[in-house]
Amino acid sequence: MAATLLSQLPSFGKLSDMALAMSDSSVNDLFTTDPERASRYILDAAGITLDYSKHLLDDTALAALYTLAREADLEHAATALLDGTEVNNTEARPALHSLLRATSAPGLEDKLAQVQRSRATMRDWAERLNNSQHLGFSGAVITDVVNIGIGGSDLGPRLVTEALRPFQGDVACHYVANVDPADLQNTLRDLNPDTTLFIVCSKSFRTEETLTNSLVAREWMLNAGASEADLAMHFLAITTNLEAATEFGIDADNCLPMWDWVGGRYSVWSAVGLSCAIAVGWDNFEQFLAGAAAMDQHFAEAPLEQNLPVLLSLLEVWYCNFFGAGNHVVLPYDNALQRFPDFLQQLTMESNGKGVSKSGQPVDHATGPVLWGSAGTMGQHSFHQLLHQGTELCPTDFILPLTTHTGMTEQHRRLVANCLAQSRTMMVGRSLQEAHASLVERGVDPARAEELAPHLAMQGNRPNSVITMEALTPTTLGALIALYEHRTYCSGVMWGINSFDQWGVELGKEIGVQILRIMAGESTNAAMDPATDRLIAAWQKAQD
Ligand SMILES: O=P(O)(O)OC[C@H]1O[C@](O)(CO)[C@@H](O)[C@@H]1O
Repeated sequence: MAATLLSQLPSFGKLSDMALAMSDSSVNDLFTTDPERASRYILDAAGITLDYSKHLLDDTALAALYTLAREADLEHAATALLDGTEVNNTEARPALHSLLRATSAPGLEDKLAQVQRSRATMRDWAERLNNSQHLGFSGAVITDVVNIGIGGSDLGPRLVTEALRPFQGDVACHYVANVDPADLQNTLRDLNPDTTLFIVCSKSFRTEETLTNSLVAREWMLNAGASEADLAMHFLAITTNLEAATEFGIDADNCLPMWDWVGGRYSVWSAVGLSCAIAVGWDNFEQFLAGAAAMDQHFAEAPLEQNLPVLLSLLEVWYCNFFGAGNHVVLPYDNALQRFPDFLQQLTMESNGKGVSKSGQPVDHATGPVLWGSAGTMGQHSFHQLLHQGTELCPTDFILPLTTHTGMTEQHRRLVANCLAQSRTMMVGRSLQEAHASLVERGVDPARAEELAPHLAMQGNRPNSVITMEALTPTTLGALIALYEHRTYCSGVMWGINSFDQWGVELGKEIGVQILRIMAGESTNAAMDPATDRLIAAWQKAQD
């Protein structure tokens, strides 16, 4: 049966009218008419605070958005996700990433027991490595770990390792993802085979990039004098596909499990996170899980109007579906979070980049916007020009830990000031009159000031959230990632799509295999399309 599309929900039309009316209003005026707005438009959960006061929203529009959410049955979404309902209908699976950070799970005891066994093995590896108890083939202590994986088998652990560098122990963790040989080569250049351990991280154990890089890593180890038997000391696998991992040559005892009921992009909490658990130590990894579990509890228990992931999702729907915003920008004002936009790109766009509803019907409304961003203040000297004066509406999330681990509080104050300045500037803008007056004040001739003023004027009203936390710690990082996971799922529910499959990535992989066979001279069916054939010929010519 065809599901009801977002655009068919009773409140959709009313919200379209409201958005039209709101787009003529000014957020500045909303603050004037409601002096309490700055303290009322705040929501906290699990150590994360969202200030949504600078959005093009008033109480009436918000109430209508919550009504729309109820019409889309968002109220029951958290329970369905957390209790193991088959929310991933095309693959007939639940999406139980929350179980990976749970301490109890009524009705899911068997799965939780598997998770707990895996956690114990992870802990064992993390502690042995951090206590210098794991030796390589030459008897030297392992000092470096290389995670070979891509997508969800790379982005999460890489983000956590980088974000929690101040918590890092003695073992250095490195990440190789790209099939470009330069990625592996650059990483191995500085490493010693005697002291390096590889984690081959692949849910499917079929991913071209990961298998190709792992084979080269294996050769690197053998060329350094390790025997086939020695490889057991240097290779671990994280996978659902034990058979393929052992066939590849990884000892069955060195394989940690993954499960088909956890999506790759939601898997950092599982053994996929082993590299970051090693990097930051087991206790910190447990804190990371606890932070996410606190967000899960909030998501499950808070009423819709107090629910942080729900609100973030409704803001996304508001701009995407009622203002036509095709972009969403994430600006972490903390260098440690510079990978966060990359991580969120897979989380949100692989989850919600869909054009059909859960029942296979084409949707007649926008789904997931393009997400991008970078760590502040770099973007200010690059793309912020477009955010301030361009023609695209780019709702923005500023993410701001309020303290620094560097000990350099005065310099950090500058970073914070920049973040607050960007957020405020997006909201207030500068009128034509203000632009003119500021030019004249600077000594510009009034007639010339008249000509220049339109170039300096800024509309303002650029919606943005400011998400703060007291400090970026394992706990707050866990909560922050879980917040965006649940936001992504809630938006998927609102759009009536399945956030947990990714069929769109498969065809490109298949065609890649066909082209590789042609390039290797192995295919009898050599023709693609004229443009691709020409490019293959150009590649061939460059090899001669
Ligand atoms: O962990 P695997 O199976 O190697 O997959 C890596 C990534 O590839 C994808 O399947 C997309 O190609 C992602 O969903 C996944 O995170």
